[in-house]
Amino acid sequence: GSAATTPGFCLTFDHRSPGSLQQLLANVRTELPDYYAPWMDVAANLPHLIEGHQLRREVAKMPLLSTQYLRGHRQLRLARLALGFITMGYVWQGGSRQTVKILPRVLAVPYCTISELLDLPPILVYADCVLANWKKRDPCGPLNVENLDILFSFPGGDSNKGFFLVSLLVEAAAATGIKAIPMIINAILHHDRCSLETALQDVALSICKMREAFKLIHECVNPGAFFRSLRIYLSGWKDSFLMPEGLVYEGVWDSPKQFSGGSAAQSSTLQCFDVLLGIQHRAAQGFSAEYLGCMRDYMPAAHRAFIQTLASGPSLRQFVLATGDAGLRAAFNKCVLALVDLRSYHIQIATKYITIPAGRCRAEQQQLGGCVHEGTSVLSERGTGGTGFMRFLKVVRDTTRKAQLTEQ
Ligand code: HEM
Ligand SMILES: N#Cc1ccc(NC(=O)NCc2cnc3scc(C#CC4CC4)n23)cc1
Repeated sequence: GSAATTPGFCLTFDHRSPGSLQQLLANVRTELPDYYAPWMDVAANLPHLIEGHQLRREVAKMPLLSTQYLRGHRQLRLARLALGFITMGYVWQGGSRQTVKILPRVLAVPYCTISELLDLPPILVYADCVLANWKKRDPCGPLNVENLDILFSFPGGDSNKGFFLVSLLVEAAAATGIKAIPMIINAILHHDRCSLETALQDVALSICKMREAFKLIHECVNPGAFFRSLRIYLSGWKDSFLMPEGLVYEGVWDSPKQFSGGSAAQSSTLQCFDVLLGIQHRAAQGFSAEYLGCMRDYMPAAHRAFIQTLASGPSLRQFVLATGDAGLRAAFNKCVLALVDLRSYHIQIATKYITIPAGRCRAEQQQLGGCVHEGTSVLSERGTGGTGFMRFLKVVRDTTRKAQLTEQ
C-alpha cells in the first residue's frame, strides 16, 4: 500500500492494483481447488436454483467441506463471497413469508470459520458483493461497465450487475481521492500549504468523478427489479421483525445470532472522506452516529484500521483554520460541497429506486396481494416504505453541509 514518508505516522492501506484483483477473480471455478466445486456451482447457479425452488435440495446434498485447502487472502475472500450469496439466497428464497430460522451446518460451519479468519461477520457485506464480486472480461481492458462482469448474482436479472458494478465504479473513482489522504497528512505534519492545497483539489476532483460514475445507475438498474427483488436478498437478521431472534448457525452456536443487513454505510470510502474532513455524524434520530460507527465492524480489517488511524491523526480542519489561509479554506470547502452534492444526488436515486416503487407497491397492496415491505438495513421501517433510511440519508447530507469552514 502507499505510506506517508513521515516516520511515526504511517498510513498504509490494502489497496490492490486492479490487475492483481482481476487475477483473483479471473475465473471463479479455477481460482479455488476443485474440492470446492460444490460451493462454487451452487453460488454460480443461484438465481436459477431459487427461481426453480431447488436451492434447499441442493444445499441438503452438499458435503461438509473443510476450509483447510483455501490458500491465502484472495481464496478466503472468494470462498466467503460464494458462501455469502448462498446463505442470503437460502434465508430469503421464500421472500418474507417463509423465512428460514436455521442455516444448515454444511454452510454455517465453513462460513463462520472463514469469516473468523477474515474478521468479518457471517453475513454478506459490501466488501463481498461490491468490492470482491467482479472480474474483467478482457484482463488488459479498461475498468468500465462494458469490460466488467459480476461473479455472483441474486434473482433480479441485470439490475444486480448494474447495482454492484456502478457501486464498484464509484469506489474506483474514489481511489485518487483516497490516495491523496497520505499526502494531506504529510503536508499537515510538514506545514506545507502548497502541497496541502493541491492534494485537497485532488480529493474534490475525485468526489466529482464519483458523482459522474453514479449517473450510470439510471441505465443499468431497474427500479422495480431493485425494490421487489434484489433488496430482499440484502436484508439482514438484526432488529428484524421477520427474524426476531436472528439466525441459528447450526453446528457453530447453539443460540440464534443477529447480524445487520448489507449497507453501503459499510463502504470505507465515504467514511474515510468524512473522517478526513472532520465530519461527525451526530446521533440525530439515533441512527446515523452509531449506525455508521457500527458498520465499521462490517468492513475489512485493513479498511477499519485505516479509518481508525486517520481519526487518531492530526486534524485537517484545525490545521486549515489555524493557518487562516483563505485559499486552503476554499479548497477544503470544495471537498465538503462535493460530498454534499454526491449525497444529494444519492438521495434522489434512493427516492427513484425505493420511495417511488414502495408507494406503487403499497397502492397495489390495497388492491391485490401484499408485497414485501422491509428494508435491507435496520434503517428502513416496515410499511412506511422505509422512511427511516430517507431521514438517515438526509441527516447525513445535512451534517455534511454544516461542515464547511466559515471565516473565523
Ligand atoms: C439503486 C441505487 C441505490 C439505492 C436505492 C441506494 C439506497 C441507499 C439507502 C437506502 C441507504 C441507507 C443505508 C442503507 O440501507 O444501506 C444508502 C446508503 C449509502 N449508499 Fe446507497 N443507494 C444506491 C446506490 C448507491 C451507490 C451507487 C453508491 C456508491 C458507492 C451508494 C453509496 C451509499 C453510501 C456511501 C451510503 C451510506 C450513507 C452515506 O454515507 O451517505 N449508494 N443507500
Ligand atoms: N425499503 C427499503 C430499502 C431498500 C434498500 C435499502 N438499503 C440498501 O439497499 N443498502 C445497500 C446499499 C445502499 N447503497 C448502496 S451502494 C451498494 C450497496 C450495497 C450493498 C450490499 C448489501 C451490501 N448499497 C434500505 C431500505
